[in-house]
Amino acid sequence: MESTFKEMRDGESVLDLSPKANVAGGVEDVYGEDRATEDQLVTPWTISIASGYSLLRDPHHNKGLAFTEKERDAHYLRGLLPPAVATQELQEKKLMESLRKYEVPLQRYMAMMDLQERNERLFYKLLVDNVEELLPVVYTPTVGEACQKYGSIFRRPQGLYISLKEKGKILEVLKNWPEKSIQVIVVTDGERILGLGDLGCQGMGIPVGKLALYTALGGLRPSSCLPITIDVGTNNEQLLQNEFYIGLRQKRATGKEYTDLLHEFMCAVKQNYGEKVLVQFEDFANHNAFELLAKYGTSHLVFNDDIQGTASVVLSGVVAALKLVGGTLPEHKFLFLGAGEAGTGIAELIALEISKQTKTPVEETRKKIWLVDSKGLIVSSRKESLQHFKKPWAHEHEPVKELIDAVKAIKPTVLIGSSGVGKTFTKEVVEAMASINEKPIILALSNPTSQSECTAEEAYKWSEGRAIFASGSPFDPVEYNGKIFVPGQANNAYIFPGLGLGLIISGAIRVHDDMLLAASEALAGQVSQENFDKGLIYPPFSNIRKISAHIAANVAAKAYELGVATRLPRPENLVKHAESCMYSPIYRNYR
Ligand SMILES: O=C([O-])CC(=O)C(=O)O
Ligand SMILES: [Mg+2]
Repeated sequence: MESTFKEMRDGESVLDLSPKANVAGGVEDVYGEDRATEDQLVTPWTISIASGYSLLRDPHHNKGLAFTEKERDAHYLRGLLPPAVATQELQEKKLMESLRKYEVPLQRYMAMMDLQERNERLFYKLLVDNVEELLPVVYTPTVGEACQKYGSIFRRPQGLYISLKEKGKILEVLKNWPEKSIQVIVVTDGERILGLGDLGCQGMGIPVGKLALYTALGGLRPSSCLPITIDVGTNNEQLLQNEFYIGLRQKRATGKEYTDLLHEFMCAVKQNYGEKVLVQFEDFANHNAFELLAKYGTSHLVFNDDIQGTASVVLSGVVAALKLVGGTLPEHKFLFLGAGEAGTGIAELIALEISKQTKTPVEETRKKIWLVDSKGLIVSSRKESLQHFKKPWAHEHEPVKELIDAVKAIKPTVLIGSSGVGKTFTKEVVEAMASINEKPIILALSNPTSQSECTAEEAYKWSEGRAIFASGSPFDPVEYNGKIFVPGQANNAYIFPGLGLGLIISGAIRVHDDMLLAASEALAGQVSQENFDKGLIYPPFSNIRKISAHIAANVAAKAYELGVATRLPRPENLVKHAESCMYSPIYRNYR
């Protein structure tokens, strides 16, 4: 299995399955094409699929009314379907029409999850073709509400649950998962779901949603993606009291009990899937997120989306914004509200980029960047009492308590909200930014929409239409003074699918900061003049597969340059190569 390219392409190219493989009753391996072993790659016709009733209930192969007359004959489907034969396009049209009839976003989410469970290719076809419309349904912001209500809407498990009960048996648990050739794991412990706090085991919606995007936006095969929730309990009293809660009913395990379980998990992952499986940490609380990344960053292929993915997407937006605002990155001054994973992650990547541009040590370039946390501006007199990840940002300054006073004192050109607390960019704060800057860059990153630091409308109105605004959760275009303003979405969804694809196609064994810079650069390079003309600092999500291919190519190129790529030889044209590796959700024909 020396080449993912081969694995993925052959996986995709097993379009026709041999007649002898069609076993009535479907007792044989129905997932063969995605589990392709070296043997199967040479002789793909040995793969079998389910048939008849089982085939209709197998989401990986079911096509519903799109089964042709010939397929209905060959696969024992006669009578199990009504007479009409539909195309995938017609099915898509019907589903989009019915989805649009739901007025409640959560109903749309549930309809999409049902589709994923019923007909996987149709689910991804819908998502790929209608990405701008459906991203807010299967992902932020609706996924946040889904996690809050996960116990009540729970129908079928969609990933692996590893709780304290599985301690000592995690390797066995991994082996229970039906798919064997896993390339990406997104794992959460549910302690900080978006800006919604501790949702315990119900955080599962996040890995499921992120991995749906890995496939739809980044082209990874669905069968190579594994969502995992680690359940060590929850400190959310409401959930503990809720009769429908699906997780362990206990307070969070901490200390050695926690680190031992995570260590067992990380070792089991490597043992079961090898060193090239990508583990994306998602929505862990600050104290664990930094530690896990530091601990496993040198032994595993790991990446923290909230620290690193968010950093990469925000750096890209800021670099793109310079075209609208003027000046170079080192000439700008940054103020953050929020000094957790996202805030310090972004700050560090910006400092690193400035350091590279100016050939100045990062210790110096950090001084252009100021952070405010719940206690006020982070300054040197607070250093002793600060958590370690905040210490590099404790610069010389007198104490300042309120954000508005920090804005007035620091006079930033860029204001970034990453605290998870909504409505903190008040009228006063935005007005202060607008009085200091001709075109203030204002990024309200906290998710979901309820936690956004301000709305797009507020940012444009309070800055008299001068703000360059983007937010973590999507906002509709805003009309102000007869002009239409289109806000961008500064969400790590732009980065992680392409970054993951780049790591996989190069066979990278480590994630390096330079890859985040490479991803960021690729994304900024995809913003067109037409986008800039609308005030956008991100390209539209409708082009996301092309964007992901460019990100993947830049990341893979960096992996080869750094000597951490194991898939040799390096393909000549990495963009084309990335595109050719992408999963297509178009139905396959069954012989
Ligand atoms: O999921 C999102 O939309 C972005 C993200 O990682 C977070 O807010 O934690
Ligand atoms: Mg996250």
